[in-house]
Amino acid sequence: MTAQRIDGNALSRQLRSALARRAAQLAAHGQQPALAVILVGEDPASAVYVRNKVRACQDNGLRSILEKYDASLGEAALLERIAALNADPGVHGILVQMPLPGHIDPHRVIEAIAPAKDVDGYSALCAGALMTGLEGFRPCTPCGCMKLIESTGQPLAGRHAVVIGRSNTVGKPLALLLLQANATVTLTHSATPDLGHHTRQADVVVAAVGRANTLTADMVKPGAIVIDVGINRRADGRLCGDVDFDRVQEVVGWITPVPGGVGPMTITMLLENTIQAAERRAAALLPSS
Ligand SMILES: Nc1nc2c(c(=O)[nH]1)N[C@@H](CN(C=O)c1ccc(C(=O)N[C@@H](CCC(=O)O)C(=O)O)cc1)CN2
Repeated sequence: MTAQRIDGNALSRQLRSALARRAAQLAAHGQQPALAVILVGEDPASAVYVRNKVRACQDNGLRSILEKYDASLGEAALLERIAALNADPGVHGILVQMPLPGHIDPHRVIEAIAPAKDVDGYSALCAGALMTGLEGFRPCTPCGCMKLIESTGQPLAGRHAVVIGRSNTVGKPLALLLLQANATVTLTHSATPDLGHHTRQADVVVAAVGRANTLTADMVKPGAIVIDVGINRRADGRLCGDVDFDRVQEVVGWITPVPGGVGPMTITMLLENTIQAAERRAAALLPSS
């Protein structure tokens, strides 16, 4: 039997209509949520993602401030711009599109963003908050994956989830979110021998390595949930994920496509975090009774 496709565009539409209502409520009280997006350089994929973020803001009642810089922008100049946006009370969220040109240290840039505005949830403070269960912004792609899994209606508690990839932005935080949902989590990576040994036992597999055909049909359990975070370009220019979609869908129960799966959900979670930042600021501005 063919798997059910988990449609990230449809789920995003549904979630974004609720987010648009929250944004409108804030705007009615003079606190329209505002996201500053900084793009350094000319990476074509980054330009597409940034355009999609700006459009998602416009479509859902958020204000976006787009700052584009040449790849030669120095690190000090970028840190100055972040300091100015940190100090601007009209800006609720700040995002620096990754990857940055090689001469800029991404860690220094991420840590320069004020924690209250770090809507990417990339800072060490957010990572620590996630680890301990404290309040803080959760990274957008892992949160999007969790929403996609939730949308299947399958419980996670007691299930075995295997994450492929240990990046700071996806694999590690996602493993923690799955753990918080009471899944038993295996975090695999490039030095894991016999990956299939792990994935064949999994009720949920999330592939986040950035290499096409990392997960093939012989590596999955019938009925499993498969979430594909990868974005790769085939020789013919078409996008594909890390999963051999056509064959894996014949075995598993649920699967996300690429495009149209995790990508749009990443942007939806960014809107959620930005609105949350604006809501927190509005609450802080309320006169205490
Ligand atoms: N500061 C950040 N940088 C990067 C992040 C991030 O969350 N914050 N994640 C990725 C890229 N990314 C978000 O920026 C992202 C990737 C893909 C999509 C998306 O909607 N993809 C579409 C296809 C788009 C296309 O035609 O290429 C889909 O999958 O349907 C959105 C956001 C790295 N950098």
